[in-house]
Amino acid sequence: MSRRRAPCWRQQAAPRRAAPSGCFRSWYLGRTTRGLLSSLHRVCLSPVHRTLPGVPLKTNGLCCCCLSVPSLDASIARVMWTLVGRGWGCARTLARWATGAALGPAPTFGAAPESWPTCRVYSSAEFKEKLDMSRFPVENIRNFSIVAHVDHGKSTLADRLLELTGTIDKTENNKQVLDKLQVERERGITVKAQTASLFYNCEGKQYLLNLIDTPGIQAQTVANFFLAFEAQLSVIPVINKIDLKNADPERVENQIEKVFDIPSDECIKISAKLGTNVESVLQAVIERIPPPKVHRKNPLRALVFDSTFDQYRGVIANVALFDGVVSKGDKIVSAHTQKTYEVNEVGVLNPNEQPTHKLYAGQVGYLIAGMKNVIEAQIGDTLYLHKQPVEPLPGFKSAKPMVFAGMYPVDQSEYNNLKSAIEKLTLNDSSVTVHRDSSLALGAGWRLGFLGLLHMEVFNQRLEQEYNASVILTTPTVPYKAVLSSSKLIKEYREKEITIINPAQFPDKSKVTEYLEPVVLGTIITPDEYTGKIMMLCEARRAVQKNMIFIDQNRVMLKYLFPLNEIVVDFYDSLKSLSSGYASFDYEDAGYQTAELVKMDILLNGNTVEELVTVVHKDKAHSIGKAICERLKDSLPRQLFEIAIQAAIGSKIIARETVKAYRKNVLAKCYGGDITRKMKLLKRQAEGKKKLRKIGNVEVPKDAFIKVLKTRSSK
Ligand SMILES: Nc1nc2c(ncn2[C@@H]2O[C@H](COP(=O)(O)OP(=O)(O)OP(=O)(O)O)[C@@H](O)[C@H]2O)c(=O)[nH]1
Repeated sequence: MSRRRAPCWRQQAAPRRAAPSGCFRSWYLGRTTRGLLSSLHRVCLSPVHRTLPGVPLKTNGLCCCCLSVPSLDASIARVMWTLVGRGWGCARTLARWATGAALGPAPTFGAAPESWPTCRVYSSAEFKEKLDMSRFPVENIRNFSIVAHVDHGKSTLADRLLELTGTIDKTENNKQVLDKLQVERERGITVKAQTASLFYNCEGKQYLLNLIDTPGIQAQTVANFFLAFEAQLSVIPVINKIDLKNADPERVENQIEKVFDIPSDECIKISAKLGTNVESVLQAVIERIPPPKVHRKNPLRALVFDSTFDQYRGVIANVALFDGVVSKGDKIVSAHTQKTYEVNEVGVLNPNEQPTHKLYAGQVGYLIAGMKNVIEAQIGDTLYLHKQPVEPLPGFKSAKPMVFAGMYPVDQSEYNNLKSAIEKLTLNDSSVTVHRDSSLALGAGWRLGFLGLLHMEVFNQRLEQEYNASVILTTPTVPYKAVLSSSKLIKEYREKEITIINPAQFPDKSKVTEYLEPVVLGTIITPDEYTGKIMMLCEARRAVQKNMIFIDQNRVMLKYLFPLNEIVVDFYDSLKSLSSGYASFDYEDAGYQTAELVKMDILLNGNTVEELVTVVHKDKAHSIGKAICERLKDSLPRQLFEIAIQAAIGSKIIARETVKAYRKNVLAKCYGGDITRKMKLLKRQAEGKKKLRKIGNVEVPKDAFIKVLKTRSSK
């Protein structure tokens, strides 16, 4: 029988000592390194630690643990951070104890303990009290979400709310605490909605406030307002950034009254950055939002509204309880798969995972139940107790993808790895749709649907950063439709009207009665001095004006019907630069309209570039084709032979550029006879080639396609 190796941190830990007064329990140290590492996975952005929800990171992306305790043994630091991450003690005490235990009684800390992380210290009594969620009756629970356009300060407001409720300590380091993904921190945008349970004392009552910080990557705030209005949800208008020099909150109040019909005295004016008046937001949440309508005595009904995958603990499902109670050890069933699981852990996100004894109806938290496969935790699924079946909750209306792109592994041997990475990431981001696809040139892959181009870029970046996957992405396209005339095709597709999400499958004009393109109703609010320029921009994008009203003395609201294809790539950027950043843009789905569409191929020395096959409006084919050829010419390195870049519709060439022949002789640099240097240069050149894709005999750098994409809609 093989002997199991003791976990590495145990080998290094000194003989057990009594833990210092009640900050944590020593049985936790009996867990395996694997378990510890799994929690640690979320500790910080250093290559070792990655990110820990809620722990403020220093500017270079390292957590305070890595910065402040350089001399601390890595495995002990792991133990310490697991405990801290779970709210089991304060970093300072734990480190002192852990270091004392492992390295002797006189630890050498790298920085003053005062600069250590902002975790709260819980006494045993406090800790026990925290675990008991029964102290929050339904009438003391409020569920709310922050919805606003990109960069309006949602995450900053969430930081202040976390501070005000004592969820995190107040420090200058608290910047977008709920944005935990690397891509979110790098780009400064929220990509994934995050939940946090806040405990708030008000007039002698203790409230549980469940906050969801939402992404602003979709320009649909106005549409979301009307959805909330129709669903009769309470809306609290908050005007942020009142500290800015040119802020004019009174004018914004009047606009809100005019556009949304909300009385101006209901608006709360705050500065999330400085914390001004933020407490009023909490007050309003308690006063204006009703408690959830739930029943604790009924059998359990829990809605899975989000889930993440942890390599070691399996699926962590975020749940909202509509009925009943759930606790560790319960047997639960998934209404979607009918599989039964035993609950291993329940807890709340505060904002880190914090285990609790139970979760009660009206509460929002997480649940780990041994789900090993990402497919098992469907967002929108209902969980109920074994032998107590319930009517499943209606779940969610799935998000409607606006753009589609093909995704293929750079090397087909990577197919399975990429498949698993996409599955895990889509579990985490259910707004991405996935269909299997294949292409002659690119092999087996998928066609993915995204909410917009930024969403697509972020998904791609997450694949690279979180799963080390390198992919080929094809030109994004919107979902066009075609009404078929050919009875053969109708038989093949089993319907007359088909949706085309892959330009390679665009049916020929001879087989089609008409093509249709998706359209959206766009709302632009702008200072009136930019109106003329904006109207010209809209017309250049084939938009049709529907309405124009003055919402105050110098602000105009324009409504246009846009072909979706014309706004997905860079419309927002153009609008912002035209209006010096003052115009806002928002859109909602408006169905389909007929359009004269053609399929355009891009050829390199006569070979079609699969990534760049695209569907364009007939009137724009020439200008787009020309722009792509020009941009491709700028992005292609010269090669040993001449390269003809052509845009073609069917067999007709509509644009052409030529890249002249050239040889990059890397060895010419080695005028000396040093063979090792020559070998090094050749090796570097070979590595560079891995980033190239071969089309016929032409080598194309992967980033050339990205550069080309950006020209599409601007023409
Ligand atoms: N002056 C000022 N700046 C603010 C205020 N609130 C937020 N900001 C700044 O606005 C920028 C965007 O803030 P975020 O909190 O990331 O905005 P967001 O709405 O969460 O952005 P997305 O997640 O990308 O949708 C940051 O640079 C903040 O520092 C405020 O009250 N005053």
